[in-house]
Amino acid sequence: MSGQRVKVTIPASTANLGPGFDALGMAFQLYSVVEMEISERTTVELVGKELEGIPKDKSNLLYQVAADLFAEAGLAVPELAIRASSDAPLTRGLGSSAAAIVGALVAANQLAGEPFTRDELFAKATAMEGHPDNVGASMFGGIIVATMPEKAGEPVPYVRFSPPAGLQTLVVIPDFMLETQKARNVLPQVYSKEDVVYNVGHSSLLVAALAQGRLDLMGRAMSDRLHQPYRAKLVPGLKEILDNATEHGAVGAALSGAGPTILCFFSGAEEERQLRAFVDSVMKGHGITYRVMILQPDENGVQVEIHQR
Ligand SMILES: Nc1ncnc2c1ncn2[C@@H]1O[C@H](COP(=O)(O)OP(=O)(O)O)[C@@H](O)[C@H]1O
Ligand SMILES: N[C@@H](CCOP(=O)(O)O)C(=O)O
Repeated sequence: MSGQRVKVTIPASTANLGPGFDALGMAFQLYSVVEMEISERTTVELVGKELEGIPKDKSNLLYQVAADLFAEAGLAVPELAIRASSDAPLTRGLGSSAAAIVGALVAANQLAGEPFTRDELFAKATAMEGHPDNVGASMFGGIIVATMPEKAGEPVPYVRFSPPAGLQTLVVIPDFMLETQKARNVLPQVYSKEDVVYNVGHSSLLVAALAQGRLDLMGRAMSDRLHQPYRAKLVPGLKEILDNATEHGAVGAALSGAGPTILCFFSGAEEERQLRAFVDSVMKGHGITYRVMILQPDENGVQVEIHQR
């Protein structure tokens, strides 16, 4: 262990991209920051509006994840001074919990003398989050295709590739929170063979279309039967946007993660104008206030700065 202050910058992410439930993720140029150093007593400083209400004691997720890493490395768990901020909103489907887990793991690993590789940290993050999509995107940037390992503790199989050039995302963030767990609880335990086959085909087509820059196929490929139809009742406006976005400038649309944020992929200024007007009419029709961000993909994943004291 060393006298270092570590500053980690983590991209937000979107999971699923429609049919790739728990398997596909993409990182965005929208960041949270975790700073960490070993200290005489544990302090958690949370900066900014997005982190209001998050615990500032040892129950904080960042501290818990960091403490877990030291323990798993066979080291005494130190007291930690932690400072965090986030430009990404929490509990909206932009992977804030995944970003926090990745940030805390990478920072603690650095302070612990790097006992774990990046792939081992990815496996730990996946076990903590329960699915590899958001954590993979936050860790490695770009687009991630990944599955859960067959057995706990095994490496997470994944492929990372760059998003198609010129792909832009209109991100519609409603002014209400939706906990991921709540949005997972509305999903069925069992699916029909037709629905499973439908998603295997669409998810496979989507990955191939993204890898080859075939934006023309995305509207068809992003269709999903495993989670969006069930989550639509929790997200006013989702069904209208998914059904009609491609007629209003989008190349494809999806619920971001577990929601309530909705994504519309597009390219071009006229398409952006059309989409903004369409989304506004849908959301106003449901009486939902929201904000819009235009986000570019992040290609770098988590970034570490080390300051020697
Ligand atoms: N920087 C952070 N520090 C501590 N906890 C965080 C931080 N960021 C996110 N979290 C935790 O993650 C929760 C949100 O996770 P979740 O419901 O999965 O939504 P999402 O990941 O879509 O933002 C927050 O309520 C909070 O408990
Ligand atoms: N695959 C997960 C992704 C959850 O993402 P989040 O950003 O909403 O936490 C799911 O769809 O439940």
